[in-house]
Amino acid sequence: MTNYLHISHPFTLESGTTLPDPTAAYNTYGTLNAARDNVIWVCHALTANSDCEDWWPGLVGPGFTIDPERYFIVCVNMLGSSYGTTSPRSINPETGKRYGLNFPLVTTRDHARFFALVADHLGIGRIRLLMGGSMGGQCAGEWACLQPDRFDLLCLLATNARHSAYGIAFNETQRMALRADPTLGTDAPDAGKAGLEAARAMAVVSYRHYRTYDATQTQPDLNDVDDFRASSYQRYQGFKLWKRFDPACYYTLSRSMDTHNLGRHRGGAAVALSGITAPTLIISIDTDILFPTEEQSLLSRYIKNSRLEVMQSDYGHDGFLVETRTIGRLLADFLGDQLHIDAGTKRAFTEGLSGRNFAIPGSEEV
Ligand SMILES: CC(=O)SCCNC(=O)CCNC(=O)[C@H](O)C(C)(C)COP(=O)(O)OP(=O)(O)OC[C@H]1O[C@@H](n2cnc3c(N)ncnc32)[C@H](O)[C@@H]1OP(=O)(O)O
Ligand SMILES: N[C@@H](CCO)C(=O)O
Repeated sequence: MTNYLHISHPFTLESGTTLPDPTAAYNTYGTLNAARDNVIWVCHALTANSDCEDWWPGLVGPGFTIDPERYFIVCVNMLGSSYGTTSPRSINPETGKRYGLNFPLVTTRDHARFFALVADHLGIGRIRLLMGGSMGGQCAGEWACLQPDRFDLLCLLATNARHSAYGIAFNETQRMALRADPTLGTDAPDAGKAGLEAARAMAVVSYRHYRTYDATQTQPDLNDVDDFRASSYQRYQGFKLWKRFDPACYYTLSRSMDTHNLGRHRGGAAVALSGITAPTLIISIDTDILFPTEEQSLLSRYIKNSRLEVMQSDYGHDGFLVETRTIGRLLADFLGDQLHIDAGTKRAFTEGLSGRNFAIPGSEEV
């Protein structure tokens, strides 16, 4: 069940803009133990929400590695998102109208500061494990830089120290699609739908890999010249997001992702990362074109007590959401045996354990 925390004082963003009385939507699973040392904090990625048991099945939930029977699991919906935390959908108290596209720029550092504030309000001090993938990993990295002493362990999946020029280019291209829709930000029925659908379809290409499409969307009939399976997949992925996500929130969060830079005002990424003290498990995906392994290698080079694991997956970037068997096993080892992490050892994990079936439909003819 999603809970709502109303913070009755202003929250000032990195830009200097203030959110007068923000609300945080959050979920918790399990029970805080008497020693208060069993907290696992999960940071969600771009379009997910605080119900991490729902969007990370196979990893979070009873019987899985992130098990509410052992841990007190917390996930907070990020500022600007569609799922209950203060966002473009909220009423701006200064105007009495929805913020919409006027919602202020929120940096990944702001998300981390906001999570810290929520943790304080919930009476959570030390956190046993802070974890997140993609944009969630960016927020987790920020929080680990801001409050290194708060965390026993850190797990960063498919993420980076600074959002890349390539990533920003993908995001700007999506925002161009959103802006090209004249209904964006208006009161028209289905305002922003066409733009959001196009933007999500572009994003999905960056979340998958050539092999993902080849395996799942290759046209079964050799003689077709139109109406391709891959085309309807793109359209459907756009529509699927439209059904659950607000275009102004998507616009806001994509700008937010672009701001990510752990080294900003800290003398660069190397200096920022070297301040992280928690033993850190870094998980990379060998087919991730959006957050390629070089980016996780950099994290691992500068975080002192880190271990890099490179997973094989045909799924691409979104493998961090679906390869839960492999991730669960790596994390179980990490949670149970962190004393054996050798700061000088960077292992490559090369066992192929895709959680998905990539059988190619009708692929006997080529
Ligand atoms: C309220 C909520 O929904 S909470 C938020 C849930 N989402 C999140 O948390 C965000 C994180 N999750 C994700 O990004 C995604 O769910 C992922 C990456 C984990 C998996 O993506 P999916 O879209 O589920 O998987 P995949 O890429 O295999 O596509 C499967 C879907 O495409 C459909 N599909 C597959 N091929 C085609 C095709 N050629 N044409 C049309 N549709 C197709 C399937 O029928 C299926 O539809 P369904 O989702 O309605 O069942
Ligand atoms: N598929 C993810 C984005 C990639 O991090 C999401 O929709 O949140």
